[in-house]
Amino acid sequence: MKTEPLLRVSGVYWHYEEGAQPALADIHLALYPGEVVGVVGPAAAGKTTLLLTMSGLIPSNYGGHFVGSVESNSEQGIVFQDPETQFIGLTVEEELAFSLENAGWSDERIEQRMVEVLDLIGLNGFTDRSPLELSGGEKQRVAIASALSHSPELLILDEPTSELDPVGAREVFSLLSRLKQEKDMTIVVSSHATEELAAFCDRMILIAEGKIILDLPTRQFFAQVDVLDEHGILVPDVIRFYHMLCQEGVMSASSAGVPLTVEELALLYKEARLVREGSL
Ligand SMILES: Nc1ncnc2c1ncn2[C@@H]1O[C@H](COP(=O)(O)OP(=O)(O)OP(=O)(O)O)[C@@H](O)[C@H]1O
Repeated sequence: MKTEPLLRVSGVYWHYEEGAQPALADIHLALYPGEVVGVVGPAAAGKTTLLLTMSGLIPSNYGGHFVGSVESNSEQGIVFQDPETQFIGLTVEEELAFSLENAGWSDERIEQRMVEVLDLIGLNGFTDRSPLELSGGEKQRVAIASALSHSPELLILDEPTSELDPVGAREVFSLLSRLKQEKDMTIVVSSHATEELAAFCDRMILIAEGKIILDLPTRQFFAQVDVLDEHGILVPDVIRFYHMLCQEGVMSASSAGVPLTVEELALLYKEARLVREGSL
């Protein structure tokens, strides 16, 4: 693939001090610039632990036994599941300015960066609002803005939509899509929202019992329905429906792989109909 990795995790094994068993074992992966990677897994699989390891917070901020190495060539921003635990400022402005002030930025530079970031996340005019009084989706967007204030190359998000209703979740994924398209950011996101991940990610990782089970380009990943079922991962309806249509002989398996969105399935279906009618 492209150039040097932004991050390389090699042979990582991690056992929390208080843990009954290792939370991560034999983890090897590399992240390349511009990749958008989804992480899924059953409860207690090690998703949060993997993201904490990528961000360098494990082992430095936790007690436990660590083996292996994490080499990072990038500035990182991290967003946790519950944005309220991250908020420090009384207003959105204070929230965004806080870390930049600490880093010694001038008022003028902070002002300029704040305008850029608020524009990027679509929250212009929110500077004087309390972050705690925003909707769930808006809170998560402020947390993402905070993480973006230092212009990180790598954005790591741990279940950013798990506390949100479908509208809030869509807001967050559409913001992430903009960051992917307009800023070519490298993004790692853990989530149970497999339908959104299928439409958004270039690559998917399945982790279970602290081990990487699958690490594949998204289309190949979601073709592994049996493995995903075995680990209780929700396979998007569009993919199940596609398999049913193939099994029923309504269409044959596409050489392009499984469709990841309703629009892709509709196109495949239209093609199959034209073939049946002899027009293709
Ligand atoms: N601070 C900690 N101390 C001891 N054990 C921990 C700690 N944090 C997590 N664990 C254990 O490590 C394992 C992996 O936890 P982790 O939170 O990474 O899983 P997860 O896949 O993110 O889970 P979930 O989807 O339920 O949030 C679990 O067995 C968990 O109980």
